[in-house]
Amino acid sequence: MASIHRSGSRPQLDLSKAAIEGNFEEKDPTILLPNQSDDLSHLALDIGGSLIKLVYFSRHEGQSIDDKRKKTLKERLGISNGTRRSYPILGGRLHFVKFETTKINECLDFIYSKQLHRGGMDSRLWNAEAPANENAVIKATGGGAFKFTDLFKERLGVSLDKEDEMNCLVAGANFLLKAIRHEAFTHIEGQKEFVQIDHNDLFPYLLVNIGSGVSMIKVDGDGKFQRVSGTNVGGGTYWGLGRLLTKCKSFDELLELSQRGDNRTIDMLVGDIYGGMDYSKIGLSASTIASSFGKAISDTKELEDYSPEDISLSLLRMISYNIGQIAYLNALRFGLKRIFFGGFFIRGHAYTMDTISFAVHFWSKGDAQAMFLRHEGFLGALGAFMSYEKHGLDDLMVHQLVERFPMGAPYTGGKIHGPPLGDLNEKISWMEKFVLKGTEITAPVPMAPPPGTTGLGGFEVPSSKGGTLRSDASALNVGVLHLVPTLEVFPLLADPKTYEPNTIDLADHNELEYWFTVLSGHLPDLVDKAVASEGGTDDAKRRGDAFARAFSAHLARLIEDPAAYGKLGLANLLELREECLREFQFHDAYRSIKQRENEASLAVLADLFAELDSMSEETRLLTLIEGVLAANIFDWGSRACVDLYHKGTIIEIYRMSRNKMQRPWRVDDFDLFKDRMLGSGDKKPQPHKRALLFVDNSGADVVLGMLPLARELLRRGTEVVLVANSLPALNDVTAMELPDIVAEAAKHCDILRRAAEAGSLLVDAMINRSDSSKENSSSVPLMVVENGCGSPCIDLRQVSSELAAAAKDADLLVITNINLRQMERMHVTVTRAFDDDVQIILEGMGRALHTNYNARFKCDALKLAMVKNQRLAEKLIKGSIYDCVCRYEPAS
Ligand SMILES: Nc1ncnc2c1ncn2[C@@H]1O[C@H](COP(=O)(O)OP(=O)(O)O)[C@@H](O)[C@H]1O
Ligand SMILES: CC(C)(COP(=O)(O)O)[C@@H](O)C(=O)NCCC(=O)O
Ligand SMILES: [Mn+2]
Repeated sequence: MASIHRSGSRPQLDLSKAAIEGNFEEKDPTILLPNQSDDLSHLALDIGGSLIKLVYFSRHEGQSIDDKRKKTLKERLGISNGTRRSYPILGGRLHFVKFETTKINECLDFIYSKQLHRGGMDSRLWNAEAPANENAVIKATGGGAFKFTDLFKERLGVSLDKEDEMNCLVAGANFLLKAIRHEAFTHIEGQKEFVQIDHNDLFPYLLVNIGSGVSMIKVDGDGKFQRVSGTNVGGGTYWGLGRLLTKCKSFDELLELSQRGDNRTIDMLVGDIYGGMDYSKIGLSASTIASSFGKAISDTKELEDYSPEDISLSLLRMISYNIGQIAYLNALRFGLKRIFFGGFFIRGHAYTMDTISFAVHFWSKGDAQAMFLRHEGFLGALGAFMSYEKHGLDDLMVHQLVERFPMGAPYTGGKIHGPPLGDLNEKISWMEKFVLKGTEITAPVPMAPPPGTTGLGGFEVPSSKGGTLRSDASALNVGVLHLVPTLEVFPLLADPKTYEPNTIDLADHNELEYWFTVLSGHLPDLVDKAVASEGGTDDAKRRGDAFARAFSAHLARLIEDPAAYGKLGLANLLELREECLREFQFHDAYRSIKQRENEASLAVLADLFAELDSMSEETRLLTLIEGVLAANIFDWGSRACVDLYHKGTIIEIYRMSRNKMQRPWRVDDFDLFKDRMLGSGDKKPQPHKRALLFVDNSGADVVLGMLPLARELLRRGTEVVLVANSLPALNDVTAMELPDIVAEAAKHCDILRRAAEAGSLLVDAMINRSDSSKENSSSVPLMVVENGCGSPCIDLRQVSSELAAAAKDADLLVITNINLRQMERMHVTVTRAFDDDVQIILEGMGRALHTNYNARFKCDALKLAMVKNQRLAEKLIKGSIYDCVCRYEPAS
């Protein structure tokens, strides 16, 4: 395919190298992110009075394999390219970086070293010596777009295409507020709380961008806005005046000083004027600042007599209050209730935000709300990026964005100094250095107001714990935005809007501490495994070390400021760990363990099948469910289970575990489920048409637990789709690994073999047979699809298009073991609107307990789980470890 028209108004795109994925017509067209095309720049700039902000795009490395199995699968699932509309889909990543404007040369070096000005993201694909594209154009906004035009032309040979700054601020803010789930938050008295903004109820709002100066913009819609005010007292004022008065060398140093300051030595308070009394008649407490810097009128004191700490705090409060007050007045002027504050003056700094919030709340008497944005200073740059016609970013939906927080990339999210990290080795060195300075890793400290104070200035001094500002907090606040156009909301969710993958509330500090202890405890073992998986070489050890440091640093950061990366859930934490492993090129830490367990389990599978086949239908069904529960015990994510491993062979543990499963289970609706499957009396129920089985762990869990259940469903005429991870995570089986496992199992079983053939899983077998064998097959198919994620948890708002397609015809959802492990740790709320005979089976702790346990479905639902965590057992089912849950909820 050479080119495609996206819509009449958009230019033609070169898709020559695009990995084209099919999609189905019901979906809105997703995005076009064209292949390395010379005329498409992937970089946009906002060059402000103080800082240069860069937003740049990098392509995803294609991972998709388009083998025969996939093709057949696509046909079967109705996502073939031929008959349906298809969209070329390219994923990519958005990176956020900033530099000081005075260090524009560093910025130019950065752009050059990454070859961002050539429109290509991967510098390896480009010959750095090749002449730059004469016509290359980069979108840029901010005053520097004008000021530095010639410099960019000279140094990089590119032209800056100037975009209006206000336009960009608004476009950036609107994009973030619509596309990023946890973007906006309130910050009151040290408490950060994310605000879910209803897209249909976003406008109007007041946008206050606190850069060097301050712009206030009334926003009424996309591209509909008016700059209603501004103030020259802004971030530049704080930094500039502060530098003069304190001799600070950096903005952060100045901010850090403020944390140890006491402004009362320099500000004139109401009490100073009123002899220590409140001026209560007009609502001013004695502690209210009557006049910022007012005490400095004293003719007995000079600048040296004031501490830099006090000066900094006084200045910070003066400017923050002033901006808060003007913002409020403008909100009042236009009847706006919501004020979003952006710009790098805020710098994720708790006290600054608290002060602004206080001012807005105080003056508006609680009527207006101050909110802050996680990408605070990048609004303009994002807006400039959005202004490229062809990226289609504005069409992206929340579910197509995944934010990740790489650690080895210090420039990500705003590190201002230092060269870019070119390769893994540099990343590791950087980690080593980072951790040498590790004592500095302390988060901004929430400030608690002293009780009982009233009025503006009601909190006296920041009750700072440490006095050190996180050395580069913003570098870790903003992640890399992964654009994955193929992701979709799982169509079987009844109410995606209220769906929340995480049930464990990590906002509860006890909960957070518990899970952090668990994860830290796991770390040495995980590093050992990871290093062993790479041959235990010195290189692997060094990478393992770097990984451990990176992940620990993330944990340290998050324990201090759990909301640093957006709303934190267990699922995010577990995914972070996997991403961290991948970042240090541990692609599959459990590879050999998985192999060994698969082999051990496959070796006894024939026996198990024989045993099952000798049973009556009813006993068999019970044994199968017991088997799923029993096999779910093989969970490397659970400490209790890891201990068990050392005590027996797979089949021993499996049998023992199954035998121990005396009914009634802790929650036991098996009889109800059985009636739906086998009927009662003479009534023989219709089998389900298609079952989705979410598989979890490798080894016994999938082989001795899920495969036999799949086989039973197939035998009863139900199509079975095994849903597995796209990328490795812990010992989870992946979609790539499953066909081989199935092929091996099929050697022992005709049902599986025919079904696997019908589902094109047995590629080798297919090659040997004539094409007609597929049609002749009398079996319903067994298929494998990937779920789109590489984490032990799954967020059903973001699944692969393959899975979404498979779900369309499914009327039985066996969410099995997506994790026992997960059941320990997360809640997946699966709810769905579907036909009445639809059935959902949820297995695993994550899916069936933490999340879905209380979820209601419009269809039958079976939730299966063994609880492998004492704490969870007590909390959720008032039981104890290894208790089982078989909860069946027929469609209401
Ligand atoms: N590392 C930093 N260096 C300089 N200023 C910073 C830094 N971090 C935060 N700031 C604050 O952010 C302001 C710049 O914010 P920004 O939104 O980038 O504005 P501009 O577009 O004018 O550069 C500075 O005036 C200062 O108050
Ligand atoms: C001139 C500016 C738009 C430049 O943007 P900045 O570099 O500060 O982000 C801004 O500094 C500003 O709005 N200043 C306030 C001018 C006033 O309304 O008083
Ligand atoms: Mn700016």
